Amino acid sequence: MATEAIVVPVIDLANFPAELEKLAAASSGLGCFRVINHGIPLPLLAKMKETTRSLFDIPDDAKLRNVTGNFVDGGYVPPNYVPNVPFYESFGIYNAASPADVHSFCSLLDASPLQREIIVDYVGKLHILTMDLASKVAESLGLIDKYSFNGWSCHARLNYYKFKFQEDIGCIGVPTHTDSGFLTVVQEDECVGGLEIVDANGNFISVDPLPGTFFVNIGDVGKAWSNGRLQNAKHRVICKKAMPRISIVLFLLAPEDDKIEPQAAFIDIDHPKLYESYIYNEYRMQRRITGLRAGEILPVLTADHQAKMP
Ligand SMILES: O=C(O)CCC(=O)C(=O)O
Ligand SMILES: [Fe+2]
Repeated sequence: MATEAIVVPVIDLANFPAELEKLAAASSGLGCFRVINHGIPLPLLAKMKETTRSLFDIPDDAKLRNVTGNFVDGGYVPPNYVPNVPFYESFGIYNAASPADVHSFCSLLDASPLQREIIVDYVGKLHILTMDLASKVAESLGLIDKYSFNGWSCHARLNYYKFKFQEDIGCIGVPTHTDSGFLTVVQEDECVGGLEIVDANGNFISVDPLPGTFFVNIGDVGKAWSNGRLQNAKHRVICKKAMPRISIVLFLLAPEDDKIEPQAAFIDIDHPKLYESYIYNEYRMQRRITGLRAGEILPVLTADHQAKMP
């Protein structure tokens, strides 16, 4: 299927508060943007990519040691975990906000001292960046008091797409989905594109990588928390080149108590409450059980229910 390419809005993190309006437009429109001047040293991005690549060289039984937390998908995802998707393989760091968890990930995979240093440094810096991006998104929507994302859970994924042959081109790497959390920060493969987002007309648009930047997209929690102001971007990955693709992803998920509810600041007479409160982990389970992973089962309130709201 032919897809058009799009230039994703670029947000300059060195130019705040001037960029707030542009950030609001991107997060509420397409539901995604890129960041430049993010402060993460470029050599660290390259080292983390190389480290990720080398982690996938360990034997398959060693990969299975990456099981963390009580979350079913907190750890290693083998090829074909998603039926008919043989290319995607992924490591997970269950609690990327916790240096102890990041260290335990490294220990379980027998990471070398250098690999450990790179992973700990990268995840720590990305976590700070992710929290800052979430605050800026909240601020861009006009929250007068700075909303605090302290204590929100954060999950990291190191993804490897084993694209190899000419016939792989056009095949699905990750099927169409939304991310279930608040927002997602992606270091894309700077050499191999393949990320596609769905626009307002339902068309897939390809996102070309821009080296040295991070791609950010809003997830389902962002949509519900903002009472529909933020747009959860549907996306997928397809094979564009007959060579492996690596991406490194940080997901900011949910508050400490796991309870998601539209913020009072976004509810008024012109903007009735659209979503019921829900428990993130339960929602996540429902996505898995039903296979509906593109925001279809966000607990939308009926018009009748809304009419009864204060
Ligand atoms: O690999 C990518 O660029 C995106 C992966 C993705 O969509 C995800 O892990 O949720
Ligand atoms: Fe995703």
